[in-house]
Amino acid sequence: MPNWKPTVIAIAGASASGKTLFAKTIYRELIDELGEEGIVIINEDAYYRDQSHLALAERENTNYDHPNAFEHELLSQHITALCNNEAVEVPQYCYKTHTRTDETTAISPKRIILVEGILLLNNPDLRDRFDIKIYMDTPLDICLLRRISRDVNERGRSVDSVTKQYLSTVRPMFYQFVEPSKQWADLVITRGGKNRIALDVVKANIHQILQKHLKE
Ligand SMILES: Nc1ncnc2c1ncn2[C@@H]1O[C@H](COP(=O)(O)OP(=O)(O)O)[C@@H](O)[C@H]1O
Ligand SMILES: O=c1ccn([C@@H]2O[C@H](COP(=O)(O)O)[C@@H](O)[C@H]2O)c(=O)[nH]1
Repeated sequence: MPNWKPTVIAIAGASASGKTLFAKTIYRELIDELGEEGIVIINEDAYYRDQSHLALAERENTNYDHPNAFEHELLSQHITALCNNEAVEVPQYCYKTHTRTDETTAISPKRIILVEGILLLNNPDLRDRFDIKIYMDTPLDICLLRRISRDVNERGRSVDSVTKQYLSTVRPMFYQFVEPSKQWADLVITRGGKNRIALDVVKANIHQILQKHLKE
């Protein structure tokens, strides 16, 4: 049993606000120092509910921006298990088929666990699992422009389908669930995933935590 407990850092905010970029930049800049055993990213999207029992046309109508679309109980169980030094099997999700694949990703406990996703701070049980809560406060028009380009290039979508989904669910759910969850954040980050000062503040915090592990 290690003498440290993982530190769990949540990175929340609107779709395409820069959560993934922020998490991946921290990971890339720390991985040489911490090693594979030191840091990992978990994506909330991996915990979208399995929809393999539904026809593709039905899956296309799911509201993916409502909390019920996620199996948050499983994400919460997995974080608890990692904090108890147990390995977990994280589901894999496919945005093109809108369901889980048959594969899972094995994750062992790490000193630093970065969790990123739109609705992490909305759920009180999940909130209790996070040591540091971050909210990416990127203007929604910038998020929309980035989402169109990303979804068309990487998630097999058309501009028309992104537009319809944005107006019917993404935007209303943002105002109902995502933006109000900002109140729970310890750090609110403006200007997205490339905000160098914000990246350095979070990295400095991680270094402080690692120093404590060395002393324990
Ligand atoms: N500051 C930025 N400048 C330019 N492009 C960015 C910036 N932040 C994010 N992007 C791009 O916008 C898209 C969405 O960013 P991403 O980090 O995936 O957002 P999220 O994880 O919040 O959905 C990606 O294609 C990413 O490369
Ligand atoms: O099958 C799906 C699952 C999710 N989405 C959209 O993804 C975003 C959340 O992911 P980000 O990486 O934070 O953008 C969410 O807004 C869903 O609308 C989807 O379109 N299809």
